[in-house]
Amino acid sequence: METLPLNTIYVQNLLVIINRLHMLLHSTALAFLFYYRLCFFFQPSETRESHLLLPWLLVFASEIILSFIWILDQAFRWRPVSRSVFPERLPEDHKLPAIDVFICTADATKEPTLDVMNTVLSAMALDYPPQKLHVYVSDDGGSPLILHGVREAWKFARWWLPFCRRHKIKNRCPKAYFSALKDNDDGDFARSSVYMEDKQKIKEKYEAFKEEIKTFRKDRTFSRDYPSVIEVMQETIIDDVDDVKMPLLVYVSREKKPSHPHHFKAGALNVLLRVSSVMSNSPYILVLDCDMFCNDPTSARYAMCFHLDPKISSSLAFVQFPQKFHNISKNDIYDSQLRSIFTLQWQGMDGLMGPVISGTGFYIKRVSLFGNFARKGTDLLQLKEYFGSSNEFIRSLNQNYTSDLVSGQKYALLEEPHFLASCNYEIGTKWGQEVGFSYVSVVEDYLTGFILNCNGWTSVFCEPSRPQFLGSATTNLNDVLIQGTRWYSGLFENGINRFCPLTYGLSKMPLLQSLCLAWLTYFPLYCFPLWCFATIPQLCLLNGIPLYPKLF
Ligand SMILES: O=c1ccn([C@@H]2O[C@H](COP(=O)(O)OP(=O)(O)O[C@H]3O[C@H](CO)[C@@H](O)[C@H](O)[C@H]3O)[C@@H](O)[C@H]2O)c(=O)[nH]1
Ligand SMILES: [Mn+2]
Repeated sequence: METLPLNTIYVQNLLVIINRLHMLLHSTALAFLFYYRLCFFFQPSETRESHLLLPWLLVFASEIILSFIWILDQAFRWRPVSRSVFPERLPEDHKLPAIDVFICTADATKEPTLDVMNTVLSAMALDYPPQKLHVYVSDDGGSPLILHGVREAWKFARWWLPFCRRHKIKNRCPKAYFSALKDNDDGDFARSSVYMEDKQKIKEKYEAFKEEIKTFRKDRTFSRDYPSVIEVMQETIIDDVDDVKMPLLVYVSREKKPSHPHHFKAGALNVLLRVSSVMSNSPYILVLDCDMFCNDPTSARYAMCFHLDPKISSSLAFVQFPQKFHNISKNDIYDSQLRSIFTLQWQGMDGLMGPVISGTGFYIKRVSLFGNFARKGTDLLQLKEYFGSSNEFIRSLNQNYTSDLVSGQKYALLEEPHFLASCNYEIGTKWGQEVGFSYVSVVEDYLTGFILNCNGWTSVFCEPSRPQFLGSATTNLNDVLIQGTRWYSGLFENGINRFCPLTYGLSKMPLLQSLCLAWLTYFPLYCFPLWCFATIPQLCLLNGIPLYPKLF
């Protein structure tokens, strides 16, 4: 008997028809416009009015750029799909694969410790067997505040996790749970006095936890020179709570030296990738920014509905959830929600090879990040050239590997993880190029996704009605400009370097997928037509210069 599918995919047929008809109409109109322009440029120079030349050239260049971007954009509209999942059909808990969660934080002054800890707690409270969940916090600022926060979060989690499990709380980020205006998360338990009592008790614990974080002051001057610090939160801290099954929680602050490039978030993720390999080595990894908490505990099971689907799993690299935000203003004048990306475009790519990595909220298969190592054979020297000199790490590439760091009691030493988190480890290896998250671009998420596509990996976009992750968007002009400059310059750079989707990409993946990727890299070119159309037609109108054919 055939087992029931874990997920289904629907092509949005009505949209497909409308989109394709629109493509036909729009491209016909473009063809006429181009014909009109070319007739002007190819007419004999004596009949052409010379004062028209400059404005016509500028407008024509703008039209060419806009049409180019428009053509690329059509790839997103070619085959939009949507998906549904059936987590109730997943195998029993003991058969589920393990998951590592990576949470990155970088700057304790800009990213409040309490908020980061809320993200950590929400991830620890995911609805997944706790012994199969391992949470790693990467602190790129090496801040004692964060380390202290993680220790306190661990203690609080021993109350918080059982509370969430007992009452089936949906919103497992404590800050969001306690600040919800209505008690709409109380569900069926709302009227039960046991629940209300429990809630009151846990609220007091949370207040104490908050206070503990707020009052901790360890003044330290900002430094870029410190050794790695790795600490595994231990089981033995509290004895007044019953035996609670807890996920593993590890604090990692990699070594930093001014003489060594640290490669920002990609560098931090690669350190976590190595450190976790010799500790829990889970086959799947959830990556979270510290400003994006789990708003619903079911995402891990949803993601497994794809990763465990035998029809797609062999080539599936990651399951991407949309980025949704909790701090969007009423008018959202900068479109901080990134609406077109997370509705239209990722659905469109999902019908092709799948969306690109969006930085946070994705469950990725660990081996997909190891490049083509399988093809390199099992020659130890070659593997070391590729992955660096840690024997333990190379052993972890074998999927049956289990580390005695987790099963045994070797937490205190952690020699190998420290070695893997050192500045020198990556020198002379392929980390950041062919292995792990890419260092080539400041938008490491885009490029890593692109390279996965080039290696034949696909992805899936999963958008349940309740947002699985909620983050803080940039809402003021200054932040929007800083973020925008980083994103768009980073993306554009990938359109003109050796990873150009229209040359390198086209040789390695289907046309439509590379057009989508090309759109992402080239749409910053919009600025040129934007400036031209904001000035030239108006000036031409005032000076009586015709730009378009007369209709009447
Ligand atoms: O040296 C660094 C710099 C940043 N981060 C972390 O990376 C995450 C994202 O950084 P942020 O400054 O918040 O950038 P955003 O522009 O908000 O992030 C978006 O854009 C990035 C690519 O530019 C992606 O990596 C992110 O996932 C995506 O949310 C945060 O958790 C940071 O703590 C580090 O760990 N180390
Ligand atoms: Mn952010």
